[in-house]
Amino acid sequence: MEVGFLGLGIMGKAMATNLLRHGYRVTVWNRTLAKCQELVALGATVGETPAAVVAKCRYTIAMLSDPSAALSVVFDKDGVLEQIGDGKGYIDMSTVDAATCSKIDEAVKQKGGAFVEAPVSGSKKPAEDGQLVILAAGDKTLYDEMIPAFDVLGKKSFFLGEIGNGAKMKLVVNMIMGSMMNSLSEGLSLADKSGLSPQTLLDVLDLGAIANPMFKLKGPAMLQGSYNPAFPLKHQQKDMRLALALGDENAVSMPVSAAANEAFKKARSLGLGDLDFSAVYEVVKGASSSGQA
Ligand SMILES: NC(=O)C1=CN([C@@H]2O[C@H](COP(=O)(O)OP(=O)(O)OC[C@H]3O[C@@H](n4cnc5c(N)ncnc54)[C@H](OP(=O)(O)O)[C@@H]3O)[C@@H](O)[C@H]2O)C=CC1
Ligand SMILES: O=CCCC(=O)O
Repeated sequence: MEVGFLGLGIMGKAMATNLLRHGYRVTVWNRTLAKCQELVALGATVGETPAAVVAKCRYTIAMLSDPSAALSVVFDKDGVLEQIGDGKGYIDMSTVDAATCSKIDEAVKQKGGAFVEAPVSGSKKPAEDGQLVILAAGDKTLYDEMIPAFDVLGKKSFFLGEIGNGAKMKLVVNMIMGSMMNSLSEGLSLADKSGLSPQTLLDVLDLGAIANPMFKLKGPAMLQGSYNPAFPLKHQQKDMRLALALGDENAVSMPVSAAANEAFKKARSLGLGDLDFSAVYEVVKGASSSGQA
C-alpha cells in the first residue's frame, strides 16, 4: 500500500518510520524539507509539496502542530485541496479542534475526496512502537480502508462517528492529562518543601490507586530536571486552550483545567515551550519558592 505523509515532527517521523518498517511505500513532505532525508534513508520518497504528495498517493496522512498548520497545509498554495478528488482519502491525525476538522472535511468533500480525522493518544515512544490509541471520526468507508495502516500505527482504533468527535475526545483526554501533570508537580513540590523525599512520593504513588504510566515515566525525569521533549509543552498548552474553548461552547465550568492552563502559559512565557510538557514542574516549583517567607 502506498501512503503520503505530511509533517515529520516528533510524532510524524516515528509514525512514517513505522509504516516504512511494515512494508508501506511512503511519500513524505515536511515544511522544513531537509527533515525528509532521514526518512529517505529508510526508503521513503519525497514530495516537493503537499499537493505533489496527494497527486501521487491514494491516501495521505497528516501529523501537524496545530489548527493553523493543519489549515495551511490543506488550503494554501500547493496544498492538499489542489489535488484531492474522487477516490482519494485525506487523514489528519494532528490534535486540532472540531471546527478545524469541519472546515477540512467540507472542503475535501466538495472536491470529491474523503476525510477522516484521527488524532492519537500516546506519545513519541508509543508512536515508535506502534502502540498509539487512534480516535477517528468522519468518513466510515475511508476509516475502514485505513484500518490496516491504523493497526500498524496503533494498538486500538476507535471510530467515534461524526466529524469533530475525534478532536473533542482527544481534547478531553489531554485536558485531563494536563491537569494531572500540574497536580503531580504540586505534589512533588509539596513533598520537597515539607521535608519529604519526592522520590519516595513517586514510589508510594506507583503502588496505589492513582498509579499511572505518565507519573511512572515522567516523575523520575522531572526530579532530575530533564525535559527532553516527547510531547512539547507548547502543544499541551494548545490542547488546554482548545479544550477550554470546548468547555466555553458547552457551558462546562472547568476551574481545575483553567488553572493548569495558566501554569502552561506561564511556562511558555518563560521560554519552556519546546521542552517536554512536564517542564511545567519548573513553574510550579518556582511559584512555591517565591511564596516562601
Ligand atoms: N508529541 C506527542 O507526544 C504528541 C503530539 N500529538 C499532536 O501531534 C501533532 C504533532 O506533534 P509533534 O510531532 O509532537 O510536533 P512537532 O512540533 O515535533 O512537529 C510539528 C510538525 O508540524 C509542522 N508544522 C508546523 N507549522 C506548520 C505550518 N504552518 N505549515 C506546515 N507544517 C507545519 C512542523 O514542520 P517543521 O519541521 O517545518 O517545523 C512539524 O512537521 C500536534 O498536533 C500534537 O499536539 C499527539 C499525540 C502525542
Ligand atoms: O497529545 C499528546 C499525548 C501524549 C500522551 O498521550 O502521552
